[in-house]
Amino acid sequence: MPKVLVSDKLSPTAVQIFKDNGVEVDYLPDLGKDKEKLLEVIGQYDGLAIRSATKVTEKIIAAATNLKVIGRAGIGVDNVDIPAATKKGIIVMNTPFGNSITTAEHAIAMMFALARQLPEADASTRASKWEKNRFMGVEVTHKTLGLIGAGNIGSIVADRAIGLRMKVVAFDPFLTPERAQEIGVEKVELDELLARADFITLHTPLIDATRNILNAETLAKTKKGVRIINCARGGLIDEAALYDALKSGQVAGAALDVFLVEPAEANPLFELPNVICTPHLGASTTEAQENVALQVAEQISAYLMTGEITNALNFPSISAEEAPRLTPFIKLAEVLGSFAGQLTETAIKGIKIEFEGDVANMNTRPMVAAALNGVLKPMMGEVNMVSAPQIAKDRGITVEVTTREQQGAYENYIRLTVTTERQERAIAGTVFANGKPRIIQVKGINMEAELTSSMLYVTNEDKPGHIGRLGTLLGTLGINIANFNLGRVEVGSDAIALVSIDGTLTEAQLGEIVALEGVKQAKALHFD
Ligand SMILES: NC(=O)c1ccc[n+]([C@@H]2O[C@H](COP(=O)([O-])OP(=O)(O)OC[C@H]3O[C@@H](n4cnc5c(N)ncnc54)[C@H](O)[C@@H]3O)[C@@H](O)[C@H]2O)c1
Ligand SMILES: O=C(O)[C@H](O)COP(=O)(O)O
Repeated sequence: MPKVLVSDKLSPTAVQIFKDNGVEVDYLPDLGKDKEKLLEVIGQYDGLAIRSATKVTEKIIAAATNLKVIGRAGIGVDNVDIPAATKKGIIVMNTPFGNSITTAEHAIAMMFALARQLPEADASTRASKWEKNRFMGVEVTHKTLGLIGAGNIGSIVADRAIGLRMKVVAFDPFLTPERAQEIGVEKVELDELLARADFITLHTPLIDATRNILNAETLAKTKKGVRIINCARGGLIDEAALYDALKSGQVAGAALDVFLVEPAEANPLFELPNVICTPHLGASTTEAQENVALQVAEQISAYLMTGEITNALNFPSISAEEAPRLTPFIKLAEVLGSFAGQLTETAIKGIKIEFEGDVANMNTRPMVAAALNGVLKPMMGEVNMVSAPQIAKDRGITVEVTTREQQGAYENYIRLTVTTERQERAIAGTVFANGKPRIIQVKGINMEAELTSSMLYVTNEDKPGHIGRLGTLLGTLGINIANFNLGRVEVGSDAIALVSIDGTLTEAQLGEIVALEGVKQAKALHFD
């Protein structure tokens, strides 16, 4: 039974779902904050469910010897070292929509709190000061809201702000004009947003391009008296520059749910009266926490129990419906890759994968990942479907994928070509109705070979007597032939034999085969 650790506070729904799905679960909501303890226990688990408190560092991943999946009950995954997880073949998934409405609502609440200085007015009233003249606010109606990031949350914020009769301008390099129109915002460049916005709200991930997107230089370009809301990530604003801008009045107020260092316990911004703070509460509503807990537990369970992949950030999704249909083709792609990988002895420059017929209309990305895994595994060992595409990229291997309609006799056809410095080797296959992969072409030579776990691949000159000599030698070596497949392009050209054998060949036995008259190459192949 797979075992999952929940190391941050999650709704009890998650624990129940794991149990209902046949997954053993340890719910230790404070463990994520204790790095040493996490390091000690992580090796026991197949799955890890987290929020933002658990930091899944490279060190934790290195210690996670059994870990297959990390599920983030929420959106931001900047607390997970995804490249390290990918290299280790660990799927990282999140729940991209479960808390979007809640977070957008928090941003709107923060905007109103800023516009009317609600926290300060509340504190003053409780202190019996009744400072009616001190708290002069501003209306939001007809004001301009600048959205930095118009994805899931940004577009909900836009919708609510439009409902409040605000004008919304958005800076988001990936926002298409059609989508901007659909969500009712005006797409602008950052400088224009800075110059026009009365309120600015941030809704981007924390990545290199967005780190400190509001800094001394950009803050100086804002309207004097702008109000800033950040319910995304702390690192998006240079906090020292914001402090100065709040002091000088360039920025009239800032409402911050997120901070560079969290938990934020001693931040200089806390001294300023025109700053409103909440402790990373953006996603904290009953509804959002139910949503994300339920989703993450279902997603992790599905992956561990059936291989279904949803909302993975480092692997293409495979739905429950397509999983059974894709599985034999994923297997075929891996086998073709493995075949080519086992025959390849020099550095690979490129891998081409062609999909033809019905298979071309399926979700080809997992098949590509499987093919790359197949090619790379014989050379590297420590590789899997998740890490293979990244490893290929890191090694400068070009990957070309093409799809086309059926052209030959086979309804489904995948051809994989590996180009090395010395040669190009293509292997093609299909899946028959029984779901079993078949090799149908090797180096342009047609055949129809069923794959077995142990095979002998021989290239030879097409001359009489070869089959007899090979059969006799295998018999002498005590190697039983289960299946013998032959092919050649034309009379007298090179021929190949793909022989299924019982047991495995030793190096010495292989040497005797290579030494046979007419043999050009002989290789023992193994398939899982
Ligand atoms: N405070 C909280 O509790 C809380 C809750 C949920 C999400 N979040 C954070 O909110 C952020 C947004 O979440 P989302 O679900 O809307 O994500 P999303 O992926 O749907 O949207 C992000 C948007 O940012 C845009 N973007 C990327 N690079 C950009 C750049 N350089 N400049 C401007 N825009 C850029 C993307 O095109 C995308 O449209 C994430 O950082 C997430 O972690 C915080
Ligand atoms: O990215 C998110 O989903 C939010 O930052 C929520 O974080 P939390 O789950 O720690 O509240």
